[in-house]
Amino acid sequence: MTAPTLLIRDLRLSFKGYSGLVEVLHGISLHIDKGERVALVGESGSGKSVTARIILGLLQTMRTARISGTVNFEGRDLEAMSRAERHRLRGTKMSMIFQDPTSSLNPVYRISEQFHEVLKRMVPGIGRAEADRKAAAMLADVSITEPERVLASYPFQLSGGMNQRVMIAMALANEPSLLIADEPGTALDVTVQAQTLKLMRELVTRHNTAVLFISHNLGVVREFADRIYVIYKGRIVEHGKATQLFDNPRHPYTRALMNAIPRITGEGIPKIQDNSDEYLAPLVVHEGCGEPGEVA
Ligand SMILES: Nc1ncnc2c1ncn2[C@@H]1O[C@H](COP(=O)(O)OP(=O)(O)OP(=O)(O)O)[C@@H](O)[C@H]1O
Repeated sequence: MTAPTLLIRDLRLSFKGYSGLVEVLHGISLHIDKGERVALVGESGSGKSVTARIILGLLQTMRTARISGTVNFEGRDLEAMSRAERHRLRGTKMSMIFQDPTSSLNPVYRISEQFHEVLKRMVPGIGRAEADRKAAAMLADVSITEPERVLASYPFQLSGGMNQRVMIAMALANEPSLLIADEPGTALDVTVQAQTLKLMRELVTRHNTAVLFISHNLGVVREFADRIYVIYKGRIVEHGKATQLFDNPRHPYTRALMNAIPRITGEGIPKIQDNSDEYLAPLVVHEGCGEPGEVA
């Protein structure tokens, strides 16, 4: 049996502050199989980004962070890797797309220079001409019709939607086995966001890339994810296939999130009432999915 692309077991995180330790993750478990699209959905502050930063090996070096539990990437324990090894994984076998493409790209470098930096991580000696050829092919892959013009541009010369396509092309340039997408496109208007997600779905399917898709909006992940983990205050509260979760949301917090999916009514986004007693109800696992982190 091949190891899952990502396997997290009992991940706990606290931050050391003036008034002692503040617990942020209370034993998160999840797994993502090769080529699978998995969403982690919860409100702001629930622990989605810190989970992503631990997977990327970015929190391990923070002095105030206390981390326990295991994170295995393609069968290897991240903890057993050196800092240099974890650094090498980022941008090669693991990559990330952020919410706001314009601020994630470096404003003072042309797109071609930024591509060159990314491609050098996989092929250290790659020259500019070869990198430009590869980058142009990647840009064509994300339906950019004038790759040469885009390569010669600075991010501020491109639209938000175009920058997002560039980010996706860059994130997939080294054929990573895991892509972490943190609310991609939230900073864009809804039509561009929908187009971006459709494009991303097509690409990861074609490249068989596993995805951890992070969002606060269940509506956005509906079309994208195969499986969903719902997270509330650092705990997974429901785990199921996307269809199961949408057809039959069983945890009170998932139902509250469902009711908060923005609708075009002109009334804005409904607020989730803070109802911790109810929302801390036991974990719900849908049929055939296993406990979070349990590989079938
Ligand atoms: N460096 C840090 N020091 C102390 N607390 C932190 C730090 N980073 C995050 N936290 C806390 O950890 C909790 C989880 O934060 P996290 O950023 O993962 O939330 P999130 O679910 O990604 O929310 P958002 O959707 O707003 O990004 C929050 O309470 C946050 O304040």
